[in-house]
Amino acid sequence: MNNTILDINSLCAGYEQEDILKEISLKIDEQSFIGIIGPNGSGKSTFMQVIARSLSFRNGEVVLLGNSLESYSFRDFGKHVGYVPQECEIKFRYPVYEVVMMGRNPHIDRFQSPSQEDHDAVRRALLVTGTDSLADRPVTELSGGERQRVMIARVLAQDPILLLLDEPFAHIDIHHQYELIRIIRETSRDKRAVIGIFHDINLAAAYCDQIVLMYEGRVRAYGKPEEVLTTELIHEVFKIQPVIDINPATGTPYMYVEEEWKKSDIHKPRIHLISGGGTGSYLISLLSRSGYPLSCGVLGENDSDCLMARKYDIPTLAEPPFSRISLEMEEKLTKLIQKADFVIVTSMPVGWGNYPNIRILEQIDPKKIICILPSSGPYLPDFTGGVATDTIKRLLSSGAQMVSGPGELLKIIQSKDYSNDTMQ
Ligand SMILES: Nc1ncnc2c1ncn2[C@@H]1O[C@H](COP(=O)(O)OP(=O)(O)OP(=O)(O)O)[C@@H](O)[C@H]1O
Repeated sequence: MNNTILDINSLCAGYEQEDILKEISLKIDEQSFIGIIGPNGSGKSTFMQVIARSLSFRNGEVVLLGNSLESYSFRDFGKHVGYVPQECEIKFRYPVYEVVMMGRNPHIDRFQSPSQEDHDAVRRALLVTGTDSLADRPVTELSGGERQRVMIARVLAQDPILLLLDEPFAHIDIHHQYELIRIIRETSRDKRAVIGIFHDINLAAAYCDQIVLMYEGRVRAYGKPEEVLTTELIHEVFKIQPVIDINPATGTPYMYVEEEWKKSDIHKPRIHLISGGGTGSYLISLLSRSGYPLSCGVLGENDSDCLMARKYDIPTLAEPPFSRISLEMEEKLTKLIQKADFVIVTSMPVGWGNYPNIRILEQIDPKKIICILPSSGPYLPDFTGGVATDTIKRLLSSGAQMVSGPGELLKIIQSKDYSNDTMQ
C-alpha cells in the first residue's frame, strides 16, 4: 500500500481578513502526480504557497509524512519539499551551475563544500532538463523558458519527497514541455509525489494520475482525469461548453471547446443520419462539431454509432439490440426524415429488422438523400435478399447522390449553408 505524503484537513488560508482557501481537505499518497487546475483566482497558487510554507494558514491542519508542517525546521523542510513558484526572479548574475547547486543547500552542512554527491545531483539535473549547455551562463541573461528549465533543474537537484510546481511550463516550448513532464512524472514514482498547477488541462489529463479541480477557493472535484474532466464540471467551473473526447495517443480525456460558429449567424441545414456498426461515428463527430443540427437512427442501443451520438447529445432513435424496428419507431423516423434537409445513409449491414431505415427513404424527395457507400459491388451487405440494395439503386437512379467520403459530403451540405440575413 502506498504511504500518505500529505494529509490536509479543513485548511483555511488567505492574505488579509478574508479566507481565500475554504475548508480544503486532500490526501496525497506517494507515487502520485497530481495536477491542480482551475480558473484564474480560484486559489491554486495560494494553496501551493501554504504547502510550501510561504504563506501561513489560519485553520485546519497540514500533515507532511506524519508530522505537522510547522514541526519541521526549515532545513529539514527543504530536504522534504521542493517548490518552484510561478515567478522566480534571480537578480544576481549567478552562473546557472551555482543556481542549480542552491537546490542542494538543505543537504550541505553549514561551512562545508558541496560533496561529490551534490555535484553529481546537479549535473544530472542539468542534463535531464537540457540546461547543461547553459551551466556557465549568468542566469540573468537567460530567456524566460531557459530560466524556467533552470528552476526545474534546481528543484530536481534538491531531490525532495514532495515537489511543488506552480505553472512549471508557462514559458517552456512544446518540445521541452513533453521532455520535462515525463521526467517530472518519473520523479513522482519513487516514493515521492509531485503537485503541479496547470492551465493546459489536456497536458494534465495525459500525464497526471489525479486532478484537483479548484473553484472559488474550494476543491470542487478530486479524482482520476476521467472522473474530473466531465462536461458538467468543466462547464460549471470554466463557463465554457467543452467537448470531452479521448486522446488517441494516451487514452486519457481530451478536451476542446465547441467552435464559435455555434454563435454565428450561419444557418445550417438539418441532417438525419442512417448508419450503424461504427460506419457513422466519424460523421457524427464531424457534423456535430461543425454545428449541423443532426439526428440519428434507428440504431441498436449498443451500437457504437448510438454511443457516439449520445456522447454528443444528438437526438437518436434506438431499439434494443437485434430487435426489429417497431411501427412506433418507424413513425418517429418518418417525422425526423421529413424535417431533415439531408438524409445521409452510410454503408451498413441491412437485415429485415432494420430494413424500415431504408424503405422509408422511398417516401421523401430523393434529392435529399446522400449515400456514402462503396463505389463498386453491392451497395450494402444486404440480408434482405437484395431488396435493400434494389431500394438504394432505385433512389440513386432517381436523384439521390452518392459520395465517396466525408469531404465530398461536406461540400454538398455546405452549399446549403446560408446566413440568417438571407432567411429574412
Ligand atoms: N498577495 C496577495 N494579496 C492579496 N490577495 C491576493 C494575493 N495573492 C493572490 N490574492 C488573491 O487571492 C485569490 C486567489 O489567487 P491565486 O493566485 O491563488 O489564484 P490562482 O488560482 O493561482 O490564479 P491564476 O490561475 O491566475 O494563477 C485571488 O482573488 C487573488 O486576487
